Amino acid sequence: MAELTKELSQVAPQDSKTQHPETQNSNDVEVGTPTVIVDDLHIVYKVYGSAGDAEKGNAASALMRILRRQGRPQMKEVHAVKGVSFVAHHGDAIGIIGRNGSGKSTLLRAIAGLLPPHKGAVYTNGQPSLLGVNAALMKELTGERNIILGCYAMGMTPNEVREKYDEIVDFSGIGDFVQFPMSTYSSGMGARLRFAISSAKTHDVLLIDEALATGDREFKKKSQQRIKQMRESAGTVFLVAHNLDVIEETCNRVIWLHKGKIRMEGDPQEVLEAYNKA
Ligand SMILES: Nc1ncnc2c1ncn2[C@@H]1O[C@H](COP(=O)(O)OP(=O)(O)OP(=O)(O)O)[C@@H](O)[C@H]1O
Repeated sequence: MAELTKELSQVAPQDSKTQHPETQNSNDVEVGTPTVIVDDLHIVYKVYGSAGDAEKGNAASALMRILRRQGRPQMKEVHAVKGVSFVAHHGDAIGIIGRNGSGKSTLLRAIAGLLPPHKGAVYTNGQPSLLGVNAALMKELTGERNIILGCYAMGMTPNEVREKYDEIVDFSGIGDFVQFPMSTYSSGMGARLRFAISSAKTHDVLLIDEALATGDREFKKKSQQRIKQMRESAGTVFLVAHNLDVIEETCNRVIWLHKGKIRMEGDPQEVLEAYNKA
């Protein structure tokens, strides 16, 4: 904890709970500087469900609840992340593994600042960007329009977009489809374009959720190569993937989540070996 407090003072002097300060460009930050500090983080979802088995959601029971002025149906809490703490450094590529429902995506979204902590805090040095397979681009627009939109959304200038445009199209491998609406793309093509757009910028903290799962073998190889480059030139990369080979080849550290808690953390080979035996 003393070590955590010391590192905190280097990252975020503010008191408030979740900090995502606009700080210096990641290129100015030295490798090894703390970029993300997760301190005793708890995330709780509130889920509104039906009041009981006898009142399973149908129109009649909903109407009865309104007539009886029962208001909202019963609320349930899902404690998805339970007291997670770790420090990530500039230059780290951290793989997050765990069974379905262990809290991987929740942790990533909390680091991105999309979920408020129930308890604890996330401190980041730089702007975290979440690259998910469902990242919001507009399906009815062409690939070309989406590239421009996506780049602007990441804060790039018109000049930077012009400079990067051809590279993004080449990297995605979608060819002439760039002129067609994204609704005509296969899921793999869409994922490739999203990855190409998101990785065109140097990110302070890049969060990738299963983004590599949908591409074909050749694209996976290319994207792993690019993550390695981003690790060198950018800040910190977090990668959630069920494909353990991708984690082993890409990451220098692995966090194993189990039922919302860290079960093990450290060298990829050691953690993956223990995970495979469990
Ligand atoms: N929006 C939500 N509302 C309520 N509960 C949620 C929500 N999202 C996730 N959960 C619950 O939180 C827990 C952790 O889910 P999460 O998606 O973070 O796990 P995961 O490890 O990413 O799973 P997977 O490998 O299946 O993607 C699960 O119990 C899940 O049911």
